[in-house]
This record gives sequence, structure tokens and C-alpha cells, in this order.
Amino acid sequence: MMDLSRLWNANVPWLYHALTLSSVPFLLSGDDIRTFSVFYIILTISFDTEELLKALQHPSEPPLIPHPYLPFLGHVLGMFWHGARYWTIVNQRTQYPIFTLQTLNARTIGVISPQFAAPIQRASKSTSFYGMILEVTRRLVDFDEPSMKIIRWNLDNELGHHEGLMNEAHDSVTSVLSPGPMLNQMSTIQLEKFAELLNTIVCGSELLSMSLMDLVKRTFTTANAFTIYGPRNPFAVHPELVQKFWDYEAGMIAVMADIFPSITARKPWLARKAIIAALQEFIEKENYRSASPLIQQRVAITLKHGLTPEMAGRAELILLFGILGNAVPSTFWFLANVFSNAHLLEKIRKETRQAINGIGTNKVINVTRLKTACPLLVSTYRETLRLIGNLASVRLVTRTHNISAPGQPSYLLKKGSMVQIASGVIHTAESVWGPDAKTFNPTRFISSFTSSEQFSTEASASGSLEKTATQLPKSVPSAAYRAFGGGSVICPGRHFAQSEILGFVALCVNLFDISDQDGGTMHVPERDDSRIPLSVIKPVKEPHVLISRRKGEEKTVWRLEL
Ligand code: HEM
Repeated sequence: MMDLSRLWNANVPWLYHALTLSSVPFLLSGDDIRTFSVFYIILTISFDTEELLKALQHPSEPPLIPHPYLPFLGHVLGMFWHGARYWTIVNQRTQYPIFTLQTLNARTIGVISPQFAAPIQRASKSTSFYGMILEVTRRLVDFDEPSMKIIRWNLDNELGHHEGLMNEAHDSVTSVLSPGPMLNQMSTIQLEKFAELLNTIVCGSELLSMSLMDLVKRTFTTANAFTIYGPRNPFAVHPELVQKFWDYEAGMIAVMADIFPSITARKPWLARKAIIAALQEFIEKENYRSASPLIQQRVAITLKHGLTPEMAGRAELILLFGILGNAVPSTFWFLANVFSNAHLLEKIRKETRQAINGIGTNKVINVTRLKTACPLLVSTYRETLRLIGNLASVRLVTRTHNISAPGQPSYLLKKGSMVQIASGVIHTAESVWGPDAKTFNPTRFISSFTSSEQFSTEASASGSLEKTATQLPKSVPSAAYRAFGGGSVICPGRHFAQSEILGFVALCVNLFDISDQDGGTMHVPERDDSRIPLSVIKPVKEPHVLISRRKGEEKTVWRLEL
């Protein structure tokens, strides 16, 4: 129950308002009273909104940030106008580690401190990831209402058990993509496919002029579709869908806005229609039976819960976004960061030699060795993701609860509030990463001292410690590295992504020279951080580059192995 005394004690001139309104009947008459009263109430609400909202808040809730310009609409407009940058703007103005933004009819809790991100992502029983993304998911693939009913059923284990489409699909994806034989099998196929595609893209002394992003899009889409969806995947059956998938990706916000999309966003809308038809065919013709265990299990789950083949096909479009949506732009930035810096390129070429076997014109890169013996490559990967990873971790509060962090007051998170952990702000906070937080430092994740779960530290022959890539630089809390989110819904594809991206980049570095259109060193393009992010940051403009085989590599046939 709301405490009415808080409203009375608000910094609102109640007495003045009461006197004004009660004197109106003596000063005005008829319609004038009504008109004056309406205007007076609108103006009063506008001037006093912030005080009233503050009064309506529980004193332990995160502090309320006043609306810029327009009550109720100010923050919504700010988010649309500035995209992910809006968190930085609010943070610069307020410096609160956690705060509340009142939007039209909801409260968004912004979190810009890893200290509070950690307890929020731990509180998975009081928050829901799916509760937040359900509407986006529906719009992304245009699920019908009967399918949404199936998807919503027991979404957050509210029935006291773990059955339900979303829970079972989540467990299945997480288990197949966890380190183990199934993941290794998928990574092996994927790496072999990459090598097959890259070996033939530029031959002998050819010079290829193309968009660097397109190179990554085409190779990743074809290879991932083959590895995960099998030899009879929709992109193999209908090769024109590779381009259509990215046409949809480029315009999906306009399609999801759902304002006559067949007219206002025709190209991406038609692209989605074509992909959905092919995915439906993939299910109806049972082509998924020759796909990876990941897809065989997923399709079995969606059909078991009653989704029609058409809707089960649409569900796969969501996973395709998970598989490709972040991995492709991440690989693009990784390549751009390396090929734009001659010194770094040279060092990575030298370092990756330790993972190359083979003689003459047959060479093999071992990706497991890349992870353990090439700290600069691994560190550059992690640093690239740090600077482009600004996807907020979103959660819906399903149970009112308190969160606390060492040395900070505890805060009340009320049921129904939406939480957004602003990864972009945390990734570039000097208080977390040091004074060079905003700049690219490829050696940031290298340490001579630390051993980590993933990359072991070995003593070198001389007795001193070898350099190793660390999960995190010293003193950076784990919740501060958010490229893959965190908590119970941390990206299950992160191990697969690491193998494919390190392998792909190591092969490009050893096989190709990549330069600007005029033959000079390529530049890192400008980042487009003003969009509403549905994936990592994209470039404002996708640069065209010249790609050729390195001197001496004209005839080499490369392989990638795990
Ligand atoms: C560099 C590449 C990638 C990045 C940066 C990335 C990032 C993310 C992020 C930030 C989330 C949301 C987590 C949260 O809110 O806490 C996520 C979820 C997810 N990712 Fe990734 N991802 C990548 C690659 C992949 C790949 C290759 C796959 C599949 C093979 C994948 C599958 C998924 C799935 C299925 C989810 C939803 C998790 C769930 O439903 O619980 N991701 N990813």
C-alpha cells in the first residue's frame, strides 16, 4: 500500500493549488472554469511531476532521474534518439551506480556499476530474462497467438517445475554448447568449412575488392548454416537467402515497429518472408534430421510442445540471430583492429606461427593451441569485444526484493520494474578499467602472473612465467566484462564463438593481406553507437577493402583444426 503521507510531504505547493482552484468559481464562470481548470491541472502536473513521482517511490528504490524536457516522455525520447549512448549521457549527468528512469507506464532501473550488476544477475529467482524479451521475440518472427501461449507457459517456473518450451529449449542449447564432445564436433566441422571457403575466395595472385563485413557475413552464414543446420540447411537449398538474412537484419527494427511493414520496411519484410518460408520447408521436409544435435533437439522440443511446422521454423530464425547476429560484427571489428595496425598484425602473425603445423603448401592451424599459446591474439579478441559490447543485459523483476553491494546502501527492486545493466557504460568506465578505459589496448588481457580457468600459465624453459591471456585484468570484477551477458542466461554460444572467431581471424591473418581501397593500411571505421542496439556495435559505414593472398601463400592450402 502506498503511504499517502509521502504524497502530502512531497515538495508540491498543495495549499497554493487548493486556494487557486477553489477561487476559480468566484472569478470565472461557465466554460471558462472548465478550460482554466484543465489547463491548470496539465500545467501543474508538468511542473510537479518529478516531485510527485519521487514521492510515490519507496525511499529505498534507486534514485529517480528527472525527465529531460517532457514529463513521462523525456527518457523514452532520449533512448530512441541517442540509442545505447543514452545510458552514458544519464551517467555523465548523475554518476549514480544504479538509478530509476520513469517511462510512460513503467520503471526502468539503469545499472552502471558492476557492483550492482553482480547481485542482479545472481537473483535469477526474482528476475526474468524471457519476461523482458518475449515481446521482441514475437515481433522478430511474427509468432501467432497460439504459439505465444505455448511459449509463455511456465516461462519462469511459476508452476513450481521446470517443464515448458522455453526452459527445455534453454537447457538443451546450454548443454549442447557447453565444453564437451558435442561442442568439439561442431567446432571441428565449422573450422573445416571456414578453411574450405577462405582457401577458394582469393586464389593465386588475384586481388579481390569487397566489403570486409560482406566477407565475414557470407563466410559465417554459409559455414554456420552447414555446421549447425546440416548439409540440407535453408541457405544451402536457397543460396540467395544469405543476402536476404542480412537484409532483414539491417531493417528488423523497422519491421518490428509493425507500422504497415509491407510498405514502410518492404525490403527487410520481404526478406523475412522468404527466410521464414525456407525454414518452414526445412521442418516440413524433415531436413533437420541431418542437422547438428543442437537443432535436432531443439526442433523436437518445439514440435513436442505443439508449435506448428511453420512456427517451429520461425523459432529457428531467432536462434540464427543468436548464432550470427553478434559473431559476424565481432569478427569484423577484430579483423579491422588487427589489419589497421601494422605492428599488431606483425606480432600476431609471428605469435600464431606456434599454432601452425605442416610443410610446403599444406598448412594447418590448431585452434586449441591458439587459445593457449597466443595470448596477444586472445587478448585482442577480448579487448575488441569489450569496446563493441554495449548490449544491455535486460531483466524483468518478478518478485520485489532488495539488492546490496559492499559499501553501498541496499536498494529495493519492485516487481514489474525492468532492469537494464548498461554494458557499454561499464565497459568504458575508468573507475573499473583504468585511465585508458576508452581506448583500444590489445594487451589489456595479457598477464605474466595470473593463471585462469581457460588459459593455463606454464613456466617457460628459462624459469620465468610465460605470458598468458587472462579472463580479466587484475582488480576488474567479473561482472564488469559483459560481452556475453551474465548470470543464468549468459550466452551459451561463447565457447563456440571463441573457437570460430579465433580460428577465422588467425587464418585471415596468415593467408591474406587486407588493405584500404587505395592499397594503403585500412582504417578502423567509425562506430555507430546511436542505434538502439540488438547486437554489438556496428560501423557507421561498412568499408570496402582489397584482399589478396600474402606473398608466398599463393598456392598454400590451409586447414583449421580444433
Ligand atoms: C561474439 C559472439 C557473441 C556475443 C558477443 C554474444 C552475446 C550474447 C549476449 C550479450 C547474450 C544475452 C545474455 C544476457 O542478457 O545475459 C547472448 C545470448 C545468447 N546467445 Fe550469444 N553471443 C555471441 C555468439 C553466440 C553464438 C555463436 C551462439 C550460438 C552458437 C549464441 C547463442 C546465444 C543464445 C542461444 C542466447 C540466449 C540465451 C538464453 O536464452 O538463455 N551466441 N549472447
